[in-house]
Order: sequence, then structure tokens, then C-alpha cells
Amino acid sequence: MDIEKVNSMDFGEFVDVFGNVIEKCPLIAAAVWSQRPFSDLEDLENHFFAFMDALPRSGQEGILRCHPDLAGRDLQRGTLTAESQREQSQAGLTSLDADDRQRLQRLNAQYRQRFGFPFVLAARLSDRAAVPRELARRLHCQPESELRTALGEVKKIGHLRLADLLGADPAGMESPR
Ligand SMILES: NC(=O)N[C@H]1NC(=O)NC1=O
Repeated sequence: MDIEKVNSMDFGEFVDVFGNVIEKCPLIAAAVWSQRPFSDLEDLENHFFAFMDALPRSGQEGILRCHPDLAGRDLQRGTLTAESQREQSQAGLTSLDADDRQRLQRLNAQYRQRFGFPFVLAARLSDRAAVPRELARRLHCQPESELRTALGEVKKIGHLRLADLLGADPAGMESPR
């Protein structure tokens, strides 16, 4: 899909296509549509990210809370969004054994208890060994910097989802940890 096609979309089509660029936050796509035309993928994604950056803290935490836990209940029940299912599967989180899954669920619970929002990480840039390691490390970070880190991960996820939709090479991403 090229940027001309994106710019020609009506509101309904745009929200259908880009509504889950930020997990379960179609409102952001709805707001971004008003800002077309976009010059390219980077311009388009900058509008998504600027909207997030301009939110008050409660809104930013709300975005994080829209994310399902990694290897959590939604994965077990098969209720993940298609994008999240693919990302968690690519990181190997759909084939954890019971011990590893329970360890991750314990760490997720500790993280949520400490920060008040779920642990968010761009799973496609990680793997099943790195996820619990990174979770355990971030558990000890300060709340302010952790909020920034988590929103940075939401942006990485959004960047990759947008690149998929536009059939672009995801430029400038970190290689897998
Ligand atoms: N909790 C969390 O990070 N979830 C997200 N990460 C990712 O790559 N896809 C998700 O749904």
C-alpha cells in the first residue's frame, strides 16, 4: 500500500486499517485521519506518536493498560488481537512450557503491582529468553523512566505494525536482544 492510497482513504476505511497500530486504541487512528495528507510512512507514524506524547499521564497509562500481558490470559484464551498473537508467537511466547509461563506471569504481576500498568515490550524484537530477563531488569527502574521506556516500546510496536501495513522495510529498529 502506498501513501497515496493511505491519503485517499475515507474515515471508516482508515480506522479499519490503522485502528490497531496502537493496540486497542482506534481513537488515535481516528484523530490522525484528520491530519492527512501524509508525505510518507515516517510522517504518518509521527502523527500517531505526537498524539501519544501530547496526552496527559493518565492517557499514556491508559494506552499501556490496553496492552495484553505477554504470555498472559488473553494468549491462553485465544483472545489476543491478530497483531499481538503474531508478535507473541514470533517471540516464541506461544510455546513456553508451564514453568516458564508461570514465571513470566509472576513477573508480570509484580510489575503491574509496582507501576500500575502492564509490562510492555516489542515482542518481535525480543525472544522467549530475553523477555523475562528484560522484565526482571525493568522491575527495578524508577516509575518516571519506566513510563517513558514503556511508551517507547509502544512506538516500536506501532512502527513495525505500520511498516507491515505499508509493506515497508522497518528501518532503524534495534536488532533482537
Ligand atoms: N504486553 C505487551 O508488551 N504486549 C505487546 N507487545 C507486543 O509486541 N505485542 C503486544 O501485544
